[in-house]
Amino acid sequence: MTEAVIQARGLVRKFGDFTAIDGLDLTVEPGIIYGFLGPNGSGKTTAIRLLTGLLAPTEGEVTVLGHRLPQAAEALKREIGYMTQRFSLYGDLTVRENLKFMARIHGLSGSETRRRIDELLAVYGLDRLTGQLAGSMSGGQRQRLALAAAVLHRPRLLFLDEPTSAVDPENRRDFWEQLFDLCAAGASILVSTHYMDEAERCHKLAILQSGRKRADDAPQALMASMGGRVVELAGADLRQVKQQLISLPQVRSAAQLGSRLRILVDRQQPDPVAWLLAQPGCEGLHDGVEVRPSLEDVFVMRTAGARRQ
Ligand SMILES: Nc1ncnc2c1ncn2[C@@H]1O[C@H](COP(=O)(O)OP(=O)(O)OP(=O)(O)O)[C@@H](O)[C@H]1O
Repeated sequence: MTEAVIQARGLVRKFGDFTAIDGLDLTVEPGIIYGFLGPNGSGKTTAIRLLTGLLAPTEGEVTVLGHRLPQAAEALKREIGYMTQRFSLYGDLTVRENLKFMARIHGLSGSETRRRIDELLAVYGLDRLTGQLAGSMSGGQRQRLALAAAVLHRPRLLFLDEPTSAVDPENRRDFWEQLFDLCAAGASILVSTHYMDEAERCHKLAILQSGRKRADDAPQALMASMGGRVVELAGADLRQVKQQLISLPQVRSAAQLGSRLRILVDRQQPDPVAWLLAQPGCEGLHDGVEVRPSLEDVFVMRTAGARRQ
């Protein structure tokens, strides 16, 4: 088997009495986009900081690109790219100056710097903005500049912490195309997100909640093995019906979508539509169909129904 680019066992990180990462095991194979999917505060940033060697674990073992952390953190830094959650470039430097600065940090020669920067400006659509101050760019432009800076030294492994939180859907789509280009060129990528549609694009992902990994697999496999069934029904008084349904132990969640209710039921129900229609208060429901689970349904199931919306 090809050697994993990230291997973590029993990773724990405490801040005082608070456990931000609680026994994380992780294996990321090379050449894939691996996602961390989790709500605010679930530990995505802390996990990334542990895996980049910026933070030492309280317990556990981590090896990234063959480097044992935290001992070999300095050597690892040269081989990875890291795009932090907040824009971390200089707002009062121009696009080109920011990239030159990064090139100097990575020790590129003068001619290499010029060649690489011109290449990146073209790839990331920044060639008309070279003289613009980074602080005056739009969210999408900043994000492209941050990605260009993160890949300037051609890292084998790229960490991206919620990279698309400040960009519109079109820019997000383009950004993901760029990630797949990087992946096709041989890079491995770990990306954190709280967007379900983004998580679904990953080759593999881990669902994080309260510092714990609740599941990890390919999105399709997670959906196929979800352990629940999803039903949509139409009807009147949906707010009231929903309240009744979520009080049933067999119902994991119910959420309204326009004039329909989407209900997540335990897998044990052989005919979930008939079962739902037989529940008190549900007589007026109609047009019930069982539908394909989404990643959001998987998320609700795996996080122990903690979010009964
Ligand atoms: N330096 C720190 N000191 C104390 N607590 C911290 C520290 N860093 C993180 N935490 C706590 O650890 C938990 C996980 O935070 P983290 O930033 O890793 O979550 P996240 O999933 O990245 O959230 P978000 O999506 O909001 O960025 C939070 O409760 C946070 O308050």
